[in-house]
Amino acid sequence: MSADATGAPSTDPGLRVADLTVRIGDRAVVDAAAFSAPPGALTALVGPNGAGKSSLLRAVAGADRPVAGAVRLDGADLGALGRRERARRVAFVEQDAGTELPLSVESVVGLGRTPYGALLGGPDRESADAVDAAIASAGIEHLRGREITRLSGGERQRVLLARALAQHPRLLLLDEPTNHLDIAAQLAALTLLRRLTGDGVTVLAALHDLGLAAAWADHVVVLHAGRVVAEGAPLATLTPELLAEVYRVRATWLSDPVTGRPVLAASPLG
Ligand SMILES: Nc1ncnc2c1ncn2[C@@H]1O[C@H](COP(=O)(O)OP(=O)(O)OP(=O)(O)O)[C@@H](O)[C@H]1O
Repeated sequence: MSADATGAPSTDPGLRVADLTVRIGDRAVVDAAAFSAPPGALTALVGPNGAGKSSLLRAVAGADRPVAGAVRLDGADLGALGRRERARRVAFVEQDAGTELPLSVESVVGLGRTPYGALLGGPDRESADAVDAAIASAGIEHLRGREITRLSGGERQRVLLARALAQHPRLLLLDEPTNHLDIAAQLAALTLLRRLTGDGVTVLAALHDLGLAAAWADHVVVLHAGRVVAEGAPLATLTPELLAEVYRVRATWLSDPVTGRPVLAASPLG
């Protein structure tokens, strides 16, 4: 549990992760990670393949149990909450999360209402509205009646995002949300995430594309070999020196001539 100088529990808003350690076998794949994701902001979690991003997200989501550390959301210790209470606050869209069940898209999105008891008493008006709104936000009305197992990777990704939206989380965790998406769908997904942050949702997304991270995120956290090595404003954090050290690339930030957003040019180092 994090505490202030007086020893009182922290009530800081947003996500606060302290000394989080995840072990697989005898290896710490996440090693005493400490960082924050500001409230109502988009935080990009970046780092090379195998850095531990998925492992860290799974631990924050409560899908895996860390061996040490604390995860607080808006001052509440997520580890101390029951499953349902946690699921009302935190939604997680895993990378390539498949489903073997031949459910309709609408039913899959409806699963996002499970923490509100929607399955027990049948769908109530509020849940039905939440499902409709999530389907509209994710732009998947045309898929509504389709079976999830028969969708393409990108279509499925958008359905799983809609399921998370239907959950009405305060914290949205996403593992590579732009994976499988074409360029227009990537931009639509990022625009949607920005809209959610505007509504006060705290978003933490693992992203491989550093250009997208710099252009769209408010905050970045850099993970390298299980350790958080930097965090802060994107361009101030993702410096050419840091990218050389972490990714072994020679990197230069350019400016998009149309949007003014940062664009990364990179080549192998040495
Ligand atoms: N089930 C597992 N058994 C053994 N090792 C694992 C397992 N899952 C992950 N690892 C190891 O843990 C480390 C971190 O993996 P993780 O998937 O968290 O990294 P990542 O940063 O998300 O990688 P990527 O960018 O490639 O998706 C890697 O070295 C990986 O090989």
